Amino acid sequence: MGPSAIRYAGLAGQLESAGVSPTDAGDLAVPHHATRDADAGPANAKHVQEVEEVTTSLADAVSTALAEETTPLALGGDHSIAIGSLVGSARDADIGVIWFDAHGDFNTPSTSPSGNVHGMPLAAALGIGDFEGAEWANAAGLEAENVAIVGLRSVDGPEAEAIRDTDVTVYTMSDIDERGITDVTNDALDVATDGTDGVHISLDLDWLDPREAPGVGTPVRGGVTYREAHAAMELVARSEAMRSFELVEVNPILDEHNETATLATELAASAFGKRIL
Ligand SMILES: NC(=[NH2+])NCCC[C@H](N)C(=O)O
Ligand SMILES: [Mn+2]
Ligand SMILES: [Mn+2]
Repeated sequence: MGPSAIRYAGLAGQLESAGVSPTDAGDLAVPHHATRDADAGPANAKHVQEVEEVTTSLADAVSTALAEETTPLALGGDHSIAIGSLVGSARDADIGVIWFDAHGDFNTPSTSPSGNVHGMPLAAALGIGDFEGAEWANAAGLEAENVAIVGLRSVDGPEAEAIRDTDVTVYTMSDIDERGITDVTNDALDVATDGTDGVHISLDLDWLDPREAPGVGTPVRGGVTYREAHAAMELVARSEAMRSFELVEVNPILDEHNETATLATELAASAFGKRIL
């Protein structure tokens, strides 16, 4: 329902106001979860076969869009779709990633407290732990040193250890408090563009404070403000380094008057170059 809510909130019009002529490629087929046991497949990774199917079709769609010299914008859905976005974006290029999120999404089935794959996509794409050699999930050539997480404020114990064991750069909410969103985002862009052909921007709406983005499944207090979020997206646009983009975790059932979906459309416009003047 997330993509419907985001379309209904006026994504196409917002992108047009950013000077983009969007083409809606429609929805990918998602296998119905009720047809299989949620626990089927590898231990502690719910619906992982369905995630694998969606990953493969999304990766193909993303790499096709790039081959046609367009910029793919994927709508979730939960953050597990990032595996497909990353695999597709990395297929014919060396990419960097900026992960705007309250969470690290660096769990693996062995460390996850929930079994929810939306808490695992970054580890999956990097081939960490259980995901080592999981070809369907690994983004070819993606290097941890080109990955930056921005806005982290909720991380599980073993997940924190796994992040520390890699060369991923993390900017927590404390870093944003101390240095400001502009500095932090510019540094994250440096990390993600260093030696790469372009950057995948993954925007989890729970990055924002739940007062501004209530329609998410795993809200965490103390997130970025509306203005900080726009400032970061405007810097992304100005860098001209964005290769692919995604909006995830909008859940209209938990939303208030579709405001989180509306916010998602506005932030997309900023990322695609909309300016105030
Ligand atoms: N994309 C997200 N909202 N991820 C939330 C992850 C929450 C928690 N760390 C877990 O692994 O279950
Ligand atoms: Mn996330
Ligand atoms: Mn999150």
